[in-house]
Amino acid sequence: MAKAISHCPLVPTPSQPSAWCGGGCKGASWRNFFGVWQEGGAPFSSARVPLSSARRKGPHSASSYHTGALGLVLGHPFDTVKVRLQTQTTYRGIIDCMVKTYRHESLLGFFKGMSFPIASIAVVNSILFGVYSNTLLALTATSHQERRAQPPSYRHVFIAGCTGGFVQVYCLAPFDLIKVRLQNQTESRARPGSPPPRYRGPVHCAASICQEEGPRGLFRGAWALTLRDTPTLGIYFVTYEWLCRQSAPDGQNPSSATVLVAGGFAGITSWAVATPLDVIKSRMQMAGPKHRVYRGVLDCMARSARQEGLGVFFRGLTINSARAFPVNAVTFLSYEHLLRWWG
Ligand SMILES: CN(C)C(=N)NCCC[C@H](N)C(=O)O
Repeated sequence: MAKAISHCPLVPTPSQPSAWCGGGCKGASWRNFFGVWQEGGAPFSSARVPLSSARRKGPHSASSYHTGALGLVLGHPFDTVKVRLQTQTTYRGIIDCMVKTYRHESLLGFFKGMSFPIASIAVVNSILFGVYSNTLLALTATSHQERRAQPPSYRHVFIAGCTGGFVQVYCLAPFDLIKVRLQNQTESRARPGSPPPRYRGPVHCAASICQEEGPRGLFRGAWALTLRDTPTLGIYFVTYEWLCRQSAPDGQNPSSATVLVAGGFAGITSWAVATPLDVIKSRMQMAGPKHRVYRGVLDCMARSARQEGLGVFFRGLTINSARAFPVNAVTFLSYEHLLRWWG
């Protein structure tokens, strides 16, 4: 059941025992990582993510993670085409890339590098949404449950989104790097006699990078990723909040249809702004000791623009927008449902 909330995330008050009390505080109140007060049971039994106010309980939880993962699976072929367009110069456009990938690598080619994003999505999104929610809580002193009745300012939503974006980068960076390296392997596994790919899978990829470049190699491109995600996740949450408030201005919970549309457009808007740095991030991730190396983000930008024109910064924009709508619609719907079930 929802309760009044203290200002400081995860800090106990005299009447509200510590969230860190493990299974020993059965029957007591505690607040989960996302700032929702709970009564009884063991805290932190699993990660839950709130976004907007939630009071109803529902049977949605079982499928929430699966729908998020399903969105990722459906969006992955688009992501592979985007990454290839951004980092390789052999394709004339989306269709050309799709046709060549299909002819050479079959349908499986579109799903390369998918396992680590699937394995990590719950953790990465939990950090993102959890830090967002707790930052908002610290800034506004309004609990998640009260947020529809007393909506936070867009400035606070933006700051909280930027903070979430900044923090999640350090979990996302290695998984994203491995994904990009595997997506760029164009060798066909199905064809006998074709050369073996450099990396045999995600674990081999991680091990090879550590061996060849040291553990820091796993964070190649992390600075570009930070510059990409910090402001754009602020934009992501502001767009979502703004669209929800347009359709439910009187402090009510948004309907599922609203959440889907607002989440989808939040994805498109944030990715449209993120695309230039997404191109630079992907190129820097591909640059290893054996490939051309950039001296930094600015060097990568300057060299890419000089060699390929300013259009390079918008590579993958169309396909990424097509992908962003369903993936983020499902992401927000999953988390709203998860929260309502928990709240
Ligand atoms: C513009 N950016 C970086 C974002 N909006 N990021 C958050 C959404 C991430 C989601 N899993 C996706 O892949 O679209």
